[in-house]
Amino acid sequence: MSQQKVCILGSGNWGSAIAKIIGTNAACLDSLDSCVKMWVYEELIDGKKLTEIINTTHENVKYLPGKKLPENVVAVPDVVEAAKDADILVFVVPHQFIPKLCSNLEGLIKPTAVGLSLIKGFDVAEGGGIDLISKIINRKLNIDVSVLMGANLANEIADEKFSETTIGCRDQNLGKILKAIIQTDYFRVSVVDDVEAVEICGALKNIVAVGAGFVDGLKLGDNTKAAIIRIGLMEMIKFVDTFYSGARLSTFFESCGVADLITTCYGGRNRKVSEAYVTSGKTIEELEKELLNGQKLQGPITAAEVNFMLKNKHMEIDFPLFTTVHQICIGELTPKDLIEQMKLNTNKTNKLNLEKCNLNTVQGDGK
Ligand SMILES: NC(=O)C1=CN([C@@H]2O[C@H](COP(=O)(O)OP(=O)(O)OC[C@H]3O[C@@H](n4cnc5c(N)ncnc54)[C@H](O)[C@@H]3O)[C@@H](O)[C@H]2O)C=CC1
Ligand SMILES: O=C(CO)COP(=O)(O)O
Repeated sequence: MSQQKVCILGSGNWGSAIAKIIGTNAACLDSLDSCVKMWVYEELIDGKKLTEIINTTHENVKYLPGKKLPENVVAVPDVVEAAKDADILVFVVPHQFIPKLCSNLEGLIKPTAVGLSLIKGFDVAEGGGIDLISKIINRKLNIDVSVLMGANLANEIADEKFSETTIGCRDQNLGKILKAIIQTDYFRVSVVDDVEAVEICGALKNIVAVGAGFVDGLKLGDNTKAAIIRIGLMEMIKFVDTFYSGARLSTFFESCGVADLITTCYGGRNRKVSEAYVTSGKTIEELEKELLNGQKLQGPITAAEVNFMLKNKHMEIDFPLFTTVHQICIGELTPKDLIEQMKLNTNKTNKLNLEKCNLNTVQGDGK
């Protein structure tokens, strides 16, 4: 059997950390071509092209400084050149860039390729709803798309600290192949077939993390933050139950669910910028530029995308945390209003009765 080629589309903080893992695995696995191409959105660093820096120093000095990438990871500035021969395409760009990326690749990849999306976010859809990123890729490129989401702060994984992740994949054989590409002794993969719920968890937790950051900025303490995390988890479950029937409750207890929610609310960029929003008086856009050095914030845009749908469906009131976070991000409410809104709506959030959810409570086989 010929060796499969993997291409990584994206080279930010997480893109570079996953390139370190995939490159290391590709160098050892007989089933994979050892050369892993990584598409890099080209930019100049001190007058030098980032692709050239990566290919000579084997370090993404801007987005994952201080961590060496394996030498078989090759940075490529042309997206078609990077992707055209690949059998497995790993999508890992900030979610706002996915429509353009897919347009650039339309009709130019192998028809037999499969996708794995690590992207957390949605897009707004015609007709007033939202689109899953995996669905956008699937529609535009006509390939099957699995997802990978989890409690995965990129810097910690690049440091090889023990972490877990969840792959959502409908095909058991493909699930085994994807797991082999991603898993290491310190990065443990669980595969479930509840693909939509895995992806939605990854997107929604970023909204909750913005709320957690506001709580930190207001110095309200750990009990309040735990309350926001709990309410956030309930709204995540309710969202999946309401709009994506057939999902499993057990998925929320995988790494993509409660674990990612916790790590992002304590250690993520969304939390950090939202805390600074409260304490600095600067805008979120200013703080993203000032604090993240080119990395991109996903939470406020995701809150806007979710709000677009909830407003159209006259359901903003049913998701008070998601709605309030969005209203704070766009300046309609202040961070202090977060707690007032939660007090007004505690009945609503307490009313979410898991026994009455349509979610399937049967455990997946979790291979
Ligand atoms: N960083 C992390 O710890 C984790 C991130 N994720 C998710 O992975 C996805 C990618 O995140 P990161 O790799 O961290 O990216 P990042 O937040 O580091 O974003 C910077 C990347 O965006 C690229 N970029 C800038 N402008 C662009 C444009 N116009 N078109 C295309 N690319 C452009 C930059 O070249 C750079 O590669 C996001 O959806 C994020 O939520 C998921 C788990 C962990
Ligand atoms: O998704 C993440 C961790 O799993 C990273 O979250 P942030 O984008 O808030 O840093």
